[in-house]
Amino acid sequence: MSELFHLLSRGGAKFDKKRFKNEVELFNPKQAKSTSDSKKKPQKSGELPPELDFFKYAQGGNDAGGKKAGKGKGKKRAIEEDELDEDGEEEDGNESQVDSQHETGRKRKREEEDSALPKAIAKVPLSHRVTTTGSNVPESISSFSDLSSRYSIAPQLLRNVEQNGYAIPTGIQAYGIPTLLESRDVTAVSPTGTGKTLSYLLPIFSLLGSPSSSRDKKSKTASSTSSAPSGSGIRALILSPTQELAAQIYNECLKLAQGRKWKVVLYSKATGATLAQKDVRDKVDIVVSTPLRLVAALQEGTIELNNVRHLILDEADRLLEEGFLEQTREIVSSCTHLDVQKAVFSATMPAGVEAIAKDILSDPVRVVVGLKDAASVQIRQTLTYVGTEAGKLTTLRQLLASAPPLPLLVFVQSRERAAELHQELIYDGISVDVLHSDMTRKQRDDSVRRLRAGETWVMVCTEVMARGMDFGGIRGVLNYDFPQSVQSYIHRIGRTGRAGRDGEAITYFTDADAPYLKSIANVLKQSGSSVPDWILALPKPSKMKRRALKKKPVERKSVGVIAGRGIGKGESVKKREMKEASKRRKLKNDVEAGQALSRPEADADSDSS
Ligand SMILES: Nc1ncnc2c1ncn2[C@@H]1O[C@H](COP(=O)(O)OP(=O)(O)OP(=O)(O)O)[C@@H](O)[C@H]1O
Repeated sequence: MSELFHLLSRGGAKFDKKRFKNEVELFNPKQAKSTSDSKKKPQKSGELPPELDFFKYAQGGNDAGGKKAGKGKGKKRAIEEDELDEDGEEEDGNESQVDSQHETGRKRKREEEDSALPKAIAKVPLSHRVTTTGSNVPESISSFSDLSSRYSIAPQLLRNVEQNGYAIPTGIQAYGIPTLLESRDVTAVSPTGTGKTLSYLLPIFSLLGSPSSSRDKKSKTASSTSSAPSGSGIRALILSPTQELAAQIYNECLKLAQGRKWKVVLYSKATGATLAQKDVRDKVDIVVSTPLRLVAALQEGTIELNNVRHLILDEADRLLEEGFLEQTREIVSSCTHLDVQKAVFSATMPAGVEAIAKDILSDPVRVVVGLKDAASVQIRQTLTYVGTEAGKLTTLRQLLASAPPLPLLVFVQSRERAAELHQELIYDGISVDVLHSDMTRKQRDDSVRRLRAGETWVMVCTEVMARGMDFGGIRGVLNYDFPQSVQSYIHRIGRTGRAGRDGEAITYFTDADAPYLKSIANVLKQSGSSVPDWILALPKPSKMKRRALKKKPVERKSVGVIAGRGIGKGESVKKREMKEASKRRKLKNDVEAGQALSRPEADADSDSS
């Protein structure tokens, strides 16, 4: 085992902070730097990393260009809709079509489109372009200070933005902030880690004007002339699919709330009980919540949303998907104020879900950064064939023993598998953490806290961690279990490569995953990562098959052999592992020869772990 493996081991030496200086620095945003940054121009603290500077790219280096891009009123480049179907996939219409032909056609189409664009914009990489659609799209901003001249934004709010180290708005911020400030409904799609949270929080704080607690009774009853709406009760609501993400958004709110007595509440069992008192909830400015708890409170009559003026659905495509849709609808229909502004934000927005969102929104402006449903270009993505279930564990052990991108998030498809893999790695002596929804709230919060503090180097987790979570320092994501949809893949790997930093994403696949491989391979190809030709030549899974996978994931055998091996690694286990390794080598050879994947499910039983 390598030295690094020992460093990862509980019983091993303490972390050599000098040696892992770069990794340690990643947890300190002020000093953070990309791994491949060493040769780049040094970046001033708080400066927008060049990779995030979509706005500058969109301007082609000058304001006029930016305005052209921003003022494309009602203009719509068809590329992203035409190329991606509902599941975020390239739509080729003819499943038997040879992919290279399709690619040539697509390339030609892009070239034609590029030649029709203004010169400055034509140079902008697709991944960095901002496309706006809708009537009277507000002009974009090029700096946060534009906001004070144009929208008389409170100086304290801008100071808070600055103090958070945000110097230049990202693409989604440049277009999203003015649009929301002009009280428009918005559909915003921007890659993972590009600052969508600030895009909606800043306008909310500005439009709310002043905290409820600082307004006297008179102004509550009289019709206010300021931009701050009057009335009593919660004035802004942010919905998120997980408690972890809600807590993170709440913390971002607190950063912007500094210096004033804003009342922001993270809705939970405890705060819900306090808010059951009307005089308390009447003083609340902003609530951040998951849908389930809020719906329960609505049904119990312990909360009302009739004074909500700003409603944000973060990770909107998840909130408008089966499982959440009914609850989200109930919440949306409880926000009965005539002037309620609504906005949906996500890194992915399949067409079907966007249609649902459109029904909720009124005359929305649509802002898309890069290509819709694409992975962040900051992430180096690879696909690794591991043959069988047992092959995954061996490959992971090899990875941990060589040069893993640390800290590493390891995604599995179920709570049981998360617990199993966690145990396997503990058994191996790895210092590893875990997070899944079977854990208590305290256990989950502790896991998140340890990861944020840089105490965790490997974390096994489920989909709970896939969306929105921002841990600045995550260098790698491993899809130990193949994701169930393109959206899941994009969000999972988006936990790395954030705010302009580089990241690495590795995805294991077995024969059982082969039918779905092509969908994910397309995402890799689209964002510039290389994919072996034989994968690109695979047939595309039918829509029916993809939907079935979303509902019911590939069945997998248990993660490891701990249950059968007791404390020590017995001879029988060693023999079995050797047999499995030899089987895997044979399968790998078959795959390379293009054989095994033509009979994808035939070997499902060979997972003998
Ligand atoms: N203007 C800016 N300049 C520099 N960093 C920024 C800026 N805006 C946001 N960030 C940082 O970028 C990181 C990602 O932001 P955020 O979590 O809002 O991304 P996101 O687009 O919502 O991602 P996801 O799709 O995963 O939810 C955060 O650490 C945030 O502090």
